Amino acid sequence: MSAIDPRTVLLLTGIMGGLMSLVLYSLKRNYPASIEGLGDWSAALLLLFAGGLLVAGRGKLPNVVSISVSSFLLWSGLYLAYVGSQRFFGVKPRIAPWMALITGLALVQLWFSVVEPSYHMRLVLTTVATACLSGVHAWLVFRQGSITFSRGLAVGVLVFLFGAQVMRLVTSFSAPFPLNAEFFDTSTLQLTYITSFAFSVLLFSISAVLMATDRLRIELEHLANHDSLTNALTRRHMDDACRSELERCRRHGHSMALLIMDLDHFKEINDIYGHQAGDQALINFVARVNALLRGPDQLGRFGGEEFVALLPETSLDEAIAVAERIRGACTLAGQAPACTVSIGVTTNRKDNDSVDTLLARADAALYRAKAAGRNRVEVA
Ligand SMILES: Nc1nc2c(ncn2[C@@H]2O[C@H](COP(=O)(O)OP(=O)(O)OP(=O)(O)O)[C@@H](O)[C@H]2O)c(=O)[nH]1
Repeated sequence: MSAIDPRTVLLLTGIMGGLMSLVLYSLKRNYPASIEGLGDWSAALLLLFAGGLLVAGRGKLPNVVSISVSSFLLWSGLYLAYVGSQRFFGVKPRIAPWMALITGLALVQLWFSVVEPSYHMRLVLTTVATACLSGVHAWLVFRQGSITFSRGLAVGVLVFLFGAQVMRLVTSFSAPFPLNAEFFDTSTLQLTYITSFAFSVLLFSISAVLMATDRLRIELEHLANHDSLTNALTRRHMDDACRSELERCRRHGHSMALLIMDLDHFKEINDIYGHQAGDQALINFVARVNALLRGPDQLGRFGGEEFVALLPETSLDEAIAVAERIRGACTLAGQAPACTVSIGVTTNRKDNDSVDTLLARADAALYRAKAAGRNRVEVA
């Protein structure tokens, strides 16, 4: 006998799940539409809450409602939580076959509660369905790249739920039920089973909120660090990157290079082809340069048609070669409007070189390239 009433556990965790559903719904309303799945997660918790309430009404409600309808709601809730994760991770859900399967299982459940009552068969169905739904869900979240705390929590909770169902299934065969066994049998095993389900749902909803918050942070960081037109890095990000790279190079006695690049006669491109074509030329330029840079190099947009490339661990000769490659790629570019580029190159030389000194030197070299007729690389 246990002092804890399983109905109380279901009711309390259900109420908390309902509140978490409200939290997820408010996130859906306030977060950017690019963060998908929040509405499904919120609705899933409501279904699970409703299903839990019907289960708690076992004995007081007709069996069809407290057993079959409740199972349908609980499985649909678990499935909708999976759909939420699919949408969140950009996977297209296939709702029709899954809902057909869940409806079929609920009908079999109905058979074993009304036509041929068998608590054991119903338990087998419930544990198998819940284990499958939590298993595929855990696998989906697990295979989305490197594990963060929020995703780790989601995977952990889903694997735990899967394990609890398998354990319950196995123990249901190894320790046969007395004929009059019922769901709210207050054995420790049954209480553990109900509690593990209820708390898994609650913890999953917390992990969903954390995953959405993580995603929002990543999107905001991306917005703060990337130029919205060209997707090059922003000046703010480049300033920080140059400063920390210079510091690192100074400590290790390495060389780093800065390239300042400015598209030639860009005003004419706008005037002749229009502003949209000018925008496209900027986008093409960034794509072309990024394709020529190495992994650790960074490209930022400093102003209208002025860009800076930071090349760590790069000597002056190597930097000139990179700059020439960029200039050559722009000159040869097939897409209209054609547009050449002038580039100023510099590297850190003295210990007291600051980022501002390097930028000023590269800018002076760029000025010389412009003055010497453009479509040139100059060094300072
Ligand atoms: N389409 C487009 N044009 C931009 C953008 N930002 C700046 N510009 C234009 O870029 C042009 C820069 O002109 P200038 O500074 O005179 O330089 P330039 O015509 O490239 O001449 P040089 O640099 O001396 O070769 C201006 O006409 C700006 O309006 C942008 O985001 N999109």
